[in-house]
Formats: sequence, structure tokens, C-alpha cells
Amino acid sequence: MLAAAGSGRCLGCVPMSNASVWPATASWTGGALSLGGVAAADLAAEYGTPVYVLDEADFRARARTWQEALPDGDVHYGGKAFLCPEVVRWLDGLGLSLDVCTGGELAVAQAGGMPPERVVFHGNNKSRDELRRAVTWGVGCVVLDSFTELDRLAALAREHGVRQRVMIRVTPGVDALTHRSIATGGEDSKFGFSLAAGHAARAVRRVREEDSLELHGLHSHIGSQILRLDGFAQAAERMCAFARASDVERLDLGGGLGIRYTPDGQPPPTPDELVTVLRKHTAGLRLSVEPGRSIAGPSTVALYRVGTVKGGYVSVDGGMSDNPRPAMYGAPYTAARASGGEGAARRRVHVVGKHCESGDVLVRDVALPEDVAPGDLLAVPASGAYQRSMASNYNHVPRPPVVAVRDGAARVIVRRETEEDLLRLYV
Ligand SMILES: Cc1ncc(COP(=O)(O)O)c(C=O)c1O
Ligand SMILES: N[C@@H](CCCC[NH3+])C(=O)O
Repeated sequence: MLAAAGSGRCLGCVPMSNASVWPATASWTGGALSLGGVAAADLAAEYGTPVYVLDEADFRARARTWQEALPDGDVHYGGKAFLCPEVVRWLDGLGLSLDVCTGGELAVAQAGGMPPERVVFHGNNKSRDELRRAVTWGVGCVVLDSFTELDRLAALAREHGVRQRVMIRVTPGVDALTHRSIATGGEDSKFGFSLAAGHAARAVRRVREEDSLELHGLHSHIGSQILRLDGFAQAAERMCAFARASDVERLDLGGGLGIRYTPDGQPPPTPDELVTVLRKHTAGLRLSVEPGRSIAGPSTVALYRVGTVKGGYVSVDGGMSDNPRPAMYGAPYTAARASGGEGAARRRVHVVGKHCESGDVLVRDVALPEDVAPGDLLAVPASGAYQRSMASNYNHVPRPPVVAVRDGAARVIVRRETEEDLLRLYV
């Protein structure tokens, strides 16, 4: 465990807000970054690089902001953004519920001791085995995504003598104005039951015919990294009308609120602003939401060590294996030197990874100190969502650890993968 950053001087502390790309406890002294009261340079020396540094206070504060925005509803954290047993324990302590979408995420929820009744199980292709595990563990709710699954779950619940609570995932036919790979509410989608085609209404009827299923509510999720409220409002209006027509009292309107990745990026609406829009249409209904990125994303900074500098290319010791988002979605990021040395003139460079393709760019066209050099530490903020959770072993690169920082102390909550871990997989 690391001790507090030496200087104790906090220059330019960045308050937690939707306008900043740095976590709540980030501070800069002489161009050197500290997080949670621990110097980035010390974190890199102790835990190596690349490393994800998670500001626990920031994560917790964002979770609480959602709870405060919806005091008469339920907040289910979208575990796909980032999950590990320690985070499950934080969520449990805070009183949040947890959305999981695979057997693996279910296993992490169990390992972290989440009460099963606060777990919601999503997914468009849950296997019989996954459903059995959910039913026998006693998950609070399964979100049905197809008629095949409806039959499968009804039979399993009957077999186990359980009346399983379910929600029906509805495709509201809404364009969320986000990258097409992460838009999920449009008519042509692999997710859910179409509202327009009447499949959602048929699913409601079918669930009500099954003694082993209890209709708990309706669900929609229109996509992710959404920065405008129009799509949410449209979905809320349609879902609310459908809920009233179907005599259903609970509505889960999913996650999807975007975050800011770069200082000049569009600031996202706050949870409060989003809930206000949802509430306009859903008065009288019990509402739940499933934020993932907007809690985990801003909490974490990725630290990399510069290995080579060649013209406009600054190569670091990670890349698309620890952050596939730029390559997959053209996602913008920013970077800053974290190891000190303010005031130098700047030049525009690309921060690139160590993988064997040209698309392995972590940050495109960013201004870094002109004298950026091998050995420098670079920090990439807004790295908490869909990075460690989507990391791969491309080129047999082991995945980085996650280190939580808080009140001047650091501790590993996900250990670094090793080459031995990878070699153990092979026969
Ligand atoms: C069903 C469901 N709920 C919640 C989320 C979390 O979304 P976000 O991380 O964008 O808040 C997702 C992912 O987009 C999802 O598919
Ligand atoms: N993986 C996507 C988000 C997926 C949302 C999950 N339903 C991203 O990195 O932006």
C-alpha cells in the first residue's frame, strides 16, 4: 500500500463535475499528477504501467449523485462498464442494485457478496445454464429478451419451484444519436421486443399466462454514450404510454448517459437533468435506471510509460489491448504528462500503443509538452468504463491491474495479469 503524496500541496484541485475530464481528487503540483492523494509517479513505480487508477471517492460520489437524483426509484449500476468483487462490495454498501448480462458478471456479483435480490439479469442470449444459475441463486429480476427465452425461463422456474420476477425488454424504436454500434433502441435491433410490431404487448400477455413468471415491469435501454436528452424523452414517453396501457407499474429506462472524454468535448447532462426529463413522462410509475459509464468512466485514469518518441508518434507501453475504444468507435481521448515538468512549449502528437497495427492509436492529435521523452508518464483520464472490461490479450499482452486510491492510500483491486496466467491457458 502506498502512502500519501509527499508535497501535500494541492495546486488546481479539480472538483467533481461534468465539465472536467479528471476525477474528483486529481491534483497537479509542478505538472505532476496525484490521484486520491497519491502521486501518479509513485503509483507507476509501485504497480508498474500500464495501470488503471480508480479514484474511489469519485466513483462513490457519482453513484450517490444518481441515488439523490432518483430518491423514489432504484439505481442499478451497469456492471458491464467495469466490475470486480471490490466494486460489488462498494455498490452493496451504497445500497445500489446491479445489472449483469452474462454468467461471468453473475459470478463476479456472487463473489462480491451482492444480495441476489438486488441483481437484475440482462442479455439477448442467456443460456439455459446461465438462467438456471440466476433462478437458483434467487436473482431479483430477469429481463426477458425473446420468446425463446421466455419459454426457457418459465420451464426452468417451474422445474425449480420458483416464481421468477421478470421485466420485458422493449425496443421503443428510438434513435439515441450515438455511435451505431452502441445504439440499441432502434427498430432494427437484436435487443428486446419491438413495441411497434406488437411483440412487446404479446410478451406481456405471454408472461401473464405463465404461473412460474411474475411480471415486475418493463425495460428499455436505447444506447450508450448519449449526450442529448431527446432520445431519452422519446423513449420515456413511449414506454410510459405502453406501461399504462399494459397496467404495469414499474419502468426501467436503462443506462446510457454519456461522459466527457476531452476538455473540448460536449458536457453531458447531469443525472438530475436526465431524471427530470424521464419524470415528466413517468409520473406515478416506479422508475429505475442503469447507469454504468457515467459512474465508472470519469473515476479512472490510465497511466502509461512512454517508450519511444518518433516524429509525431509517442509510443506507450499499452494500446488497443487495454483500450479498444478508439479503434472500435473512433472514441476521442486526451492525455497529459503526469510525471512533472510544466511550462514547456507544446506540440501536437499521436499517442500510440505497442500493437502490430496502425489503428492502434490511443489518443489522436493531442498537445503534449514539446520535450516529451521516453520514461515520461502519460495519464489518460475518463478511462474507467468499457476499458478494463473490454481489454484483451491481443499480441499476448497481459491486461493491466486496477488500483483504487483513496485518502492517500492505494490498493490493488484487480491484479495485473501475467504472462504465466496466459501460458496456463495453453495445452
Ligand atoms: C441493458 C443495459 N443497461 C445499462 C447499460 C449501461 O449503459 P451505460 O454504461 O451507457 O450507462 C447498458 C450498456 O449500454 C445496457 O446494455
Ligand atoms: N462498449 C461500448 C459501450 C457498450 C454499452 C453496453 N451496452 C463503449 O465502449 O462505448
